[in-house]
Amino acid sequence: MLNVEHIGIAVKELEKSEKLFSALFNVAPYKRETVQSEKVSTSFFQINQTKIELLEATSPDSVIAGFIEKKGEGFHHIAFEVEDIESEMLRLQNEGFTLLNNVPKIGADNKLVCFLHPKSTNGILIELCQEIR
Ligand SMILES: CC[C@@H](C(=O)O)C(=O)SCCNC(=O)CCNC(=O)[C@H](O)C(C)(C)COP(=O)(O)OP(=O)(O)OC[C@H]1O[C@@H](n2cnc3c(N)ncnc32)[C@H](O)[C@@H]1OP(=O)(O)O
Ligand SMILES: [Co+2]
Repeated sequence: MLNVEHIGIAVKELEKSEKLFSALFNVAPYKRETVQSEKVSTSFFQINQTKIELLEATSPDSVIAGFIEKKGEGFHHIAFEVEDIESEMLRLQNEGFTLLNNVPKIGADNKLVCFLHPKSTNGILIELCQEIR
């Protein structure tokens, strides 16, 4: 695994939270993207080396809607950059971690992604990301 690629934050209203985080970071979001397969709309901030992904549900059956209903808005996942997602998925599976998808999915910001179940990672939802080259 390489660097932290982004930190995901679940929000109820993207526009409202964009304003809040713009004021907090003193920088505007650089990108908005909807990922239909994940039923989310995202907004990205770059603060020096740190990338923050805000996630709003686009449907009541989105995992983000379920998460907010149970836990409220806030920290949702941490994403790590990997060089080769398929070999990293295989390595982590062999280490006993539970993958939530067996083949890489298309994520936001030009990435292939895979999630690890939080029950296998001390309660933290982990995302692996590989840049699509
Ligand atoms: C925009 C694309 C992409 C990117 O490019 O960056 C994204 O980031 S998409 C982000 C949204 N998509 C995902 O999160 C996909 C992976 N997640 C899942 O598949 C599900 O969220 C889940 C982790 C399998 C949980 O779903 P489900 O089992 O249906 O929900 P439950 O509420 O029943 O949860 C079971 C269990 O897990 C705990 N949980 C759920 N979410 C999280 C979380 N984010 N962090 C930590 N723990 C989480 C939940 O509390 C339950 O625990 P117990 O109550 O103890 O059973
Ligand atoms: Co993410």
